[in-house]
Amino acid sequence: MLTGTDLSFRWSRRGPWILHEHAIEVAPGEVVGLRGPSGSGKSTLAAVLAGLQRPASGTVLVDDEPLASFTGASPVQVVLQHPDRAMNPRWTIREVLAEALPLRRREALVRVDEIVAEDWARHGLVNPDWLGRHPHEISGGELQRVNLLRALCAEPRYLLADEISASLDAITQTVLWHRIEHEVKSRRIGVLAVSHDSALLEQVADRIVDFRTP
Ligand SMILES: Nc1ncnc2c1ncn2[C@@H]1O[C@H](COP(=O)(O)OP(=O)(O)OP(=O)(O)O)[C@@H](O)[C@H]1O
Repeated sequence: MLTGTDLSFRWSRRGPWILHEHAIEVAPGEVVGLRGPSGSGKSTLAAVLAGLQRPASGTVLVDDEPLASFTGASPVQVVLQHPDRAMNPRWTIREVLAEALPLRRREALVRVDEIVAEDWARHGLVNPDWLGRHPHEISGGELQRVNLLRALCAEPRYLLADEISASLDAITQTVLWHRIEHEVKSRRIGVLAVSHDSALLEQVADRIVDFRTP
């Protein structure tokens, strides 16, 4: 179980509290929808749960262990709304993906092509032609899918998907969520799907939590 308890957070010492004693749980093999208005603090909660931001108080446990106690790739991977901010602009897409795999660099570079060819290209989610390009040489929606693949390459126990399909057309959105559902069923990863799109969350989530503003 991914468990956030009594989480309080503000971006600056005098700023407003974005999280105040917030709690959230995501079980393995479960998709939880996190819904709330724009600017309410959903992405902030995801960033705290992923360990990207430290809460002023509260704890994040991953299967009963403190998140901070994990070494190597984090068991909680987050796919951000603005994927361009999360990638080294000098790396090719192949290098970005290879870096996430728990393999040596040379093997990882080969494995990336296999994963894309065997699976992601077949579903039309990632095109092998993108692998030699840099992040700014593919579209925002394409980058979003690359970023999802990168997060899954790290073999997370929990995936925090922050508005990951907002920039995609309806068909690609459906294919992408089928892909996530496959990961949930086959690897029992737990997913927190963050969105203000209630209709989408009702389709993809097992249960929906409304973000509570402090
Ligand atoms: N890096 C930052 N520094 C200061 N304030 C921030 C930062 N990031 C977000 N905020 C503020 O924190 C609040 C919550 O933002 P957050 O991005 O968590 O909302 P959200 O619910 O995810 O919104 P959206 O649905 O529009 O993405 C907002 O008022 C936002 O302006």
